[in-house]
Amino acid sequence: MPEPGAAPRRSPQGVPYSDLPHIVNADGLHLFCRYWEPDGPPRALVFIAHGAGEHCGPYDKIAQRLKGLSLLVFAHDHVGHGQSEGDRMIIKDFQVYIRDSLQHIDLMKSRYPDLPIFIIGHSMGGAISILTACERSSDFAGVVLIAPMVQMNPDSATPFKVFLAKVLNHMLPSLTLGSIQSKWVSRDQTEVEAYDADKLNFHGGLRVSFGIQLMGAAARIEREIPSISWPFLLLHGDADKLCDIRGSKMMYENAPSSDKGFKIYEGGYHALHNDLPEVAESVLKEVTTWITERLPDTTSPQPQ
Ligand SMILES: O=C(c1ccc2nc(C3CCCCC3)oc2c1)N1CC(N2CCN(c3ncccn3)CC2)C1
Repeated sequence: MPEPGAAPRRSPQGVPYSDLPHIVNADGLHLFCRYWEPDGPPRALVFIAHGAGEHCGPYDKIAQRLKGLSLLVFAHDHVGHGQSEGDRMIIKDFQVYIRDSLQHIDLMKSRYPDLPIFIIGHSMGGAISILTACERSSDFAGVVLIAPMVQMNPDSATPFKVFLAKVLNHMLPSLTLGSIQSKWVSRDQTEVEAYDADKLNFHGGLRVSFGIQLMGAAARIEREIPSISWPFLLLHGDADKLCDIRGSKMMYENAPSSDKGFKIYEGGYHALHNDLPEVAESVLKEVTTWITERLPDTTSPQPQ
């Protein structure tokens, strides 16, 4: 409880957290949460992990579709993102994202102990999803990965650039690398303009220290892949310029899971779920079908 008379903690946008759905993480930071709760009893829990520089709001379309199938969807803005506390796009250790995700997942599992739980992750959120599932390898009924960051793009993260980034991280950790060119992330101009106009997104450059954390996460994932046994579905565009599809191919070929799927979208850009309408709709259908096929009871509503 806050000290008597203390000023209320407010979101970066100035809204008191007492007025917002939130959790408080292990470092005492308030994380803004979203929940999409079905009218009737939920059939499963679905946690959505968003990517770097964005927030969980743009996953409303996916969440609404899943809610319509009686699934309870939940998400939060990661530390330093959106309406959560924390310096923008700065993380002391990538493990904080995984720890906070497990905290939120455990909270929801305590409320719905008998429901299966799925994770959906995009880009860096895909890396968070993979490492979260690896920490609880028997807890998840399935993991859906939309253009996950499995490997840093070998063209942008050459050995020399990785070495340079590590040197710079000691000398100038706040130095910013390039920023994300949203026009290369989606072919849908409406989505690009919405992303660029969304003040909850971080539009600054990506710090060297953050890039080092991303590289560290990618290295952890590469070590974990040979022991991945949980069910997963990979969706990746072969024109993705941010997270190379070769990472997804490597995961699909090397993970020993007996239940794994991989759909390649020819010409697809990075944010497949917000790419051209026909691609976004296909992603919605693939995700909802894959999850409902893995629910214990198939007599309830099926995706259209
Ligand atoms: O999580 C990421 C992400 C992952 C890996 C990255 N590597 C870099 C580079 C950047 C240059 C220096 C070296 C590292 O940036 C990354 C971002 N995300 C989530 C993705 N965003 C992109 C923008 N989005 C968007 N854009 C247009 C239309 C709709 N959404 C939302 C998703 C990117």
